[in-house]
Amino acid sequence: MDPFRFTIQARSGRARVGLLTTPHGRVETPLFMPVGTQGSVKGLLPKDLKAIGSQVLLANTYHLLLRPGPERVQALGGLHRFAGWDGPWLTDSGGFQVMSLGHLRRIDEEGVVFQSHLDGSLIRLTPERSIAIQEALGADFIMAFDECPPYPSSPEYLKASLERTLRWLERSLKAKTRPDQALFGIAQGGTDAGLRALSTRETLRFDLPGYAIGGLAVGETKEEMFPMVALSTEILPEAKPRYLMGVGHPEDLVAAMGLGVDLFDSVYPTRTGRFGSALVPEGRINLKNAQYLEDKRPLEEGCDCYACQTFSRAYIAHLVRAEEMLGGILLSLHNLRFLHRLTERAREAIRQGSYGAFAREFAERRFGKEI
Ligand SMILES: CNc1nc2c(CCNCc3ccccc3)c3nc(N)[nH]c(=O)c3cc2[nH]1
Repeated sequence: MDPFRFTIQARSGRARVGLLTTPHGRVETPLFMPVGTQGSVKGLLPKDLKAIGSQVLLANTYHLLLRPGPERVQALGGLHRFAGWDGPWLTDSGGFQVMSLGHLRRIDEEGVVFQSHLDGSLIRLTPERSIAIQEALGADFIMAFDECPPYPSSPEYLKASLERTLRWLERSLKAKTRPDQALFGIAQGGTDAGLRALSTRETLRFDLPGYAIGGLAVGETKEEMFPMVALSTEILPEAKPRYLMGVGHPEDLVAAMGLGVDLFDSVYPTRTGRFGSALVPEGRINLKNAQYLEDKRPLEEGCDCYACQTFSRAYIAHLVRAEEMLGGILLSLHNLRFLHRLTERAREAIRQGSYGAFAREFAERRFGKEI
């Protein structure tokens, strides 16, 4: 039986609820995946991630290659045992981090050469090596080695890059040996509709268990990004999961779920939490702001997370000002719970056939009035 079955349970417009089976349990989509770059979601215990509804965690080939090294993780039982998370893991293929960490030295047909951000040593990543690393790490979902072109890029560069990414996809697939891992292809093409369609169609020529929409959320405007998401989900097959990479603002999740996206990841909720901000239905509140020092209310009325059930905004504002670790920990916990509750409510609305009303209510609270 297929270890990665995906079945659609309900639809509402283009939004859908899916059930995704993995060797480490079944998960319900749409879902948000917390990012654990170095094998840990910063400041949060796996048991607390489970308690707030996290289903799939993300780790990164680039970072784990540099430290502690894939051989060590494999010798210690693979990511699930090593990092104490027995639910599904997804690893990104490392290309994006090389571009975004700005240590890229060269990119050619073979792969990329970059400088380690830890000790400056030169490291080569190729499709074959990326797959070998992801196999050693042992994630359930692994990503093809791709190039995420910088924004903006010329149509000429976008075209040459997406064609190379397709050749790298073929090499990634050929290098794969483990049947218990699902390889996702990543479509590129930037914000050029013709190239986006071309890349998505060519990626589909490979029969894969899921497809990622790459090359977006790299600085383009929402007005440029969302037509590409809509175009992608029109082309991508209904029966396979769609993963929009790097998208994590609440309003963007609501819009993209409405366009039929199933999987999301972003450092936003945990990073903005560490920087002192809480996600709330109206948007975001920054607890560094003095107005919260006497505010007895929870971060968000009605939130069931430990931070909202136990502490006031005043206390968390104090922790943030005092630079106490607990401040960032509580805000990260709340922000992830906020996104998991958002996707839980979205799945419920889809089951009720009322996703449109859900999205409108969300937008009314988010954009209807100032905080
Ligand atoms: C933020 N915007 C954005 N992120 C993108 C990513 C990374 C997704 N996040 C994975 C991650 C895993 C662990 C730790 C940190 C991040 C991409 N990854 C690949 N492979 N290809 C993309 O086109 C691509 C495009 C993106 N845009």
